[in-house]
Amino acid sequence: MNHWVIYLDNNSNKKGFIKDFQQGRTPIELQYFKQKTGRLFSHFTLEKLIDEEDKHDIKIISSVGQSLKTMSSGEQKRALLHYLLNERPDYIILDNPFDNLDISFQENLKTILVNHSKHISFIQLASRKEDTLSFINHFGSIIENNLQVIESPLSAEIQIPESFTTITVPQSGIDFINLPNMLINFKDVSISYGEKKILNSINWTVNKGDFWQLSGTNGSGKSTILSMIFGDNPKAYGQNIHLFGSKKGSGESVWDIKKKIGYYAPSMTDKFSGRHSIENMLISGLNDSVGLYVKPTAFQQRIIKQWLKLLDLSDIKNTFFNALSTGKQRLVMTARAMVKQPPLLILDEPTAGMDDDSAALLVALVNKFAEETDTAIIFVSHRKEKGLKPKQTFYLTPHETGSTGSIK
Ligand SMILES: Nc1ncnc2c1ncn2[C@@H]1O[C@H](COP(=O)(O)OP(=O)(O)OP(=O)(O)O)[C@@H](O)[C@H]1O
Repeated sequence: MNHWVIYLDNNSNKKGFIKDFQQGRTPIELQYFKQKTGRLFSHFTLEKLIDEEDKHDIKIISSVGQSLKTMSSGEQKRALLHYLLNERPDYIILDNPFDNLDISFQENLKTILVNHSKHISFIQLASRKEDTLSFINHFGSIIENNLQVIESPLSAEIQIPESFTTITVPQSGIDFINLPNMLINFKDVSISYGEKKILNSINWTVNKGDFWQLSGTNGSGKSTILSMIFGDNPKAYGQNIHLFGSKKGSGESVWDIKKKIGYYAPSMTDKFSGRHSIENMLISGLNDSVGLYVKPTAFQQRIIKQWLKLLDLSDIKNTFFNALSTGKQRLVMTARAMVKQPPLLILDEPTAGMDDDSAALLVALVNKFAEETDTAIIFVSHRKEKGLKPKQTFYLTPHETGSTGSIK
């Protein structure tokens, strides 16, 4: 069987490659797949299926009768994989298959793929070189729009710009006053969806300046916890949750809470589809706006100038955000969540889908921010992110009676 890994970097036109492939414009090196039936294991396929489930009010791929939309991201991937394997195609394109998966399912997925590699071909699109599947026998990479065949697997070489060591994190000029030391406190928090128990008696405190990694297997409740802090998950009301000194549901507005939090999850990038320059994107982080509605003060402009230097982006500060590579977009969005030095910074799987170099850069930025500021950080990631230096990990372990939390 022919199995390919195709490495992507942040300038690779992945969407174009997939589209061409699906429409029969197969690169010459991959003619083997031309007359064969293929399927795509990707978040694009998931989005389509979620849309169809919604439109027709049916459950297409779930074996447990739960709609795809309400499944956790890992559960969605498992369901999709089983659905596609059952269709018995000649080949499956695996678009960064390990993103969003917990470590035990990553191992599980590797075994499933090895077993099926005897009768199905796989084309693995990989942003992380360490993800290369063991049975791969052909190697390539997409440089912008072109496929290049290479001899053997690539390994990552990472360079962090000098500005990360020479420039300190700029002040924000914003004072968050009257904040207690204890920013977040969950006391005996238990959550269910109908019969399904999600969280069981969670006790967790986040203090000023803490650096937490929030971990746990797929579906263990990480997003549920975040939605009770940052979102307006109605399940949070009636629970013993204190945010920035006030009990959740005691009259504070969602906005009051949100302005004390810098938040970034990759899905947010879609909100910024307009034409905003990098510089304006960063300034908008100081004003909590999507676009730039208020003329920035001279002080704000100075702060952002420093940030641009730190990020090594001064030369391209007027470039439109949506023209940037995925890696640079993520870096800008992460910095945007940091610029006001909020009391709390939440990064929800920020490195999913990034190539090795950009992920290392983002991790270095987060470590630097943790060291030089008083902001408390919650970093959610399935990967043991190389080089990330959280001080503590809050780990969710699932049980029939709901996930319990432990500190590691
Ligand atoms: N509206 C809902 N109805 C039913 N079940 C739900 C709903 N929302 C979430 N769940 C379930 O709650 C559980 C926890 O989901 P959550 O998204 O918090 O997990 P997670 O730890 O973030 O997972 P992942 O790492 O896969 O993203 C999952 O089993 C999910 O299916």
